[in-house]
Amino acid sequence: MSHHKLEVKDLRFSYPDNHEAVKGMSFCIHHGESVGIIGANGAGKSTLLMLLMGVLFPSQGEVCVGDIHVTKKTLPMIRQRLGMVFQDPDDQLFMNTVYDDVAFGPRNYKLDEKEVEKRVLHALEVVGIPHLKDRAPFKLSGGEKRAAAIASVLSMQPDILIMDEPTAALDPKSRRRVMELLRSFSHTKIVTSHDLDMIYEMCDRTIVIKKGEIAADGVTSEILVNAELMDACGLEVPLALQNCPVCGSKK
Ligand SMILES: Nc1ncnc2c1ncn2[C@@H]1O[C@H](COP(=O)(O)OP(=O)(O)OP(=O)(O)O)[C@@H](O)[C@H]1O
Repeated sequence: MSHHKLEVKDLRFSYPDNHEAVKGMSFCIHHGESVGIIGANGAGKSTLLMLLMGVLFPSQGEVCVGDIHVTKKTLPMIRQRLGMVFQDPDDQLFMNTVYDDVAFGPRNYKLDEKEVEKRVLHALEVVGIPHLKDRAPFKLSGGEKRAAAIASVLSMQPDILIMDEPTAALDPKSRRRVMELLRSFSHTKIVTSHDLDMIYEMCDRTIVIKKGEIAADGVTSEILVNAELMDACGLEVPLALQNCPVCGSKK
């Protein structure tokens, strides 16, 4: 399904103060892949996600979703294919009820109200919060807010789901729930996180970023146990994989 492919070619981006946060990244993500993007603080992960989503535009290079080049003009089309769950659910939820938040995207695309209702109820069911549909989003717990934010993206039925730190600030039970939920999404997933145990469980492929460049791109289980690589990129082999009798990692 080449129209679901996400391709990044020699991507570069500098902030207005001339700080170059992305320095020539290239990769291609195919339909159905689940890809983790990891790196130390300030490595350039959030900047990369904003370039993928067309929140920022590159100084050089390009992002293509299928055959469509991400530009200001193609953004409405791109936003129908790419859904992003922001790090802070409060950036995503702004209506008076959970229902209206989840309905916001489909209504924005002028779908008829019957279709909107169908999508909203389905998305709420998938994330396990149909009982919260009439509640005010700002009164929900952190885990409930995250579920509502994910539902607000799922109701757009994106081909590619992009998530910035989806498990940040969640208690173990909510974290587990969010992970199960994301695992059930069978389309392409791109996740940035410092939660490397989650990356290990959820992502088959991992791209490591170091100071705006790709330091490694490969099979997650091989990348995360590479103590030398992880150390050079300001990261650590996840505890669960240290001294692993199977892979032999010795950190
Ligand atoms: N608005 C901005 N203006 C100038 N520099 C910025 C701006 N936003 C981010 N940067 C810089 O760009 C680099 C990449 O930042 P980015 O937020 O993409 O990193 P990150 O990998 O997401 O970090 P973290 O894990 O801490 O969220 C950093 O050096 C950061 O200081």
